[in-house]
Amino acid sequence: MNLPLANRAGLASAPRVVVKVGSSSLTDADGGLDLAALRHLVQVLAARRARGQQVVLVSSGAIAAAIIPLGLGGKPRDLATAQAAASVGQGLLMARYTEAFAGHGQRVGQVLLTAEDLIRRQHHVNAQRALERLLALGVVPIVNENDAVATDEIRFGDNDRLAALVSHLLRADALVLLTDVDGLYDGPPERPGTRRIPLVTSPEGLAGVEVTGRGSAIGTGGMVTKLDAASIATASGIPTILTAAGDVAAALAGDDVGTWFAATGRRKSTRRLWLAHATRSHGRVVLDDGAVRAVAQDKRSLLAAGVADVEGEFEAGDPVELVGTDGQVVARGLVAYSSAEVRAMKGKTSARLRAESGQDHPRPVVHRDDLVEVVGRRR
Ligand SMILES: Nc1ncnc2c1ncn2[C@@H]1O[C@H](COP(=O)(O)OP(=O)(O)O)[C@@H](O)[C@H]1O
Ligand SMILES: N[C@@H](CCC(=O)OP(=O)(O)O)C(=O)O
Repeated sequence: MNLPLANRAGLASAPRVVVKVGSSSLTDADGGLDLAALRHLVQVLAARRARGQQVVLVSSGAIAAAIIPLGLGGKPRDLATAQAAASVGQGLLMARYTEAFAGHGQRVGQVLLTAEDLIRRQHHVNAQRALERLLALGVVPIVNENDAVATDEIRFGDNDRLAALVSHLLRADALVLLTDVDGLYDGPPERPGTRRIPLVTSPEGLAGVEVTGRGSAIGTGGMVTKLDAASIATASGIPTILTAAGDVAAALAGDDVGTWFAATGRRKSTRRLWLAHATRSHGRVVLDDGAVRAVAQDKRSLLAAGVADVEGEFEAGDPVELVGTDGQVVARGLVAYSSAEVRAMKGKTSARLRAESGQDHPRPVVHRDDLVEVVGRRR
């Protein structure tokens, strides 16, 4: 595998980049689609594509695109209206992209993903295959969350983390996050005296930086989800640049715009990265102190004997949080049993479970291979 790009200069010739554009960069003052902004972005990406470099576009804006056509008067607050708006707006958005890329002789392909598609192994292999084939065919894949079917429990809601996971899935050389501010500032950018941070080389570099989760009127997640995305990507070896959509050409040319987040870690297994970041958990399994040590320090599987309590309802295979009796999250894992089964098993030794179930080797509640430490989550 190629080494991560050492600095921005490498961006100009990077073979594969994932570019994410936020709703705030695609809407005008009236809340409608800003066609000039969309066409400018397409022109820059199409030129890159024409030079033989691969581009995956993760575009928000489906919900925003439907606000005026559906007479909604603003961003919908309830899930059902957001789903309906996304359904209408996604078609409108894709029509604009198809038209704009066609003006440069290029084709696009729509890929709608749910968090579920990225956490289940079979699904993410499918997504990866489809995206790779689109790229091999010279198509520009345009990715969005499948908002029309995503539920509140299992959805990203913002496209920043989705883009980070897609860049990992495709082993991109860089992730480019385009928004309505020209970089990360050391405080809310509207506050006088705050300054752009051009370079972040480690998570410690963010100490003292004040970010809010409040986005623009139309965006979701604000700077918090962008920093989450940068931390997911950089921790798995993918440098990230955060800049204004209007500066996309300069950013892709490697100029000193925006904030460059250097790669900090090495590539992780896709499945474990998904597990740590792809979705919210369906419930919690409370561990006694011995089980916390076994899981966190000794890196062992979680056995029923160490389960003190079960919170929420889940099915076998769902992602759950493993917490200590103090409520601290220890790890996240895919649970092998339903919540009802874990309740029935809790506190029982393996010998007792063997006797009760008649099985020689009852499965652990969460197998070691299905466990990850939770890092970099702010919410
Ligand atoms: N420290 C910070 N540096 C830069 N922007 C910040 C910071 N804290 C909060 N923000 C806000 O984050 C917003 C971008 O988030 P959002 O509206 O969700 O964008 P998008 O639609 O592109 O995803 C900016 O408009 C800015 O006001
Ligand atoms: N998937 C949603 C995007 C949600 C959203 O607003 O994201 P973002 O603007 O990137 O913070 C849409 O297309 O409307």
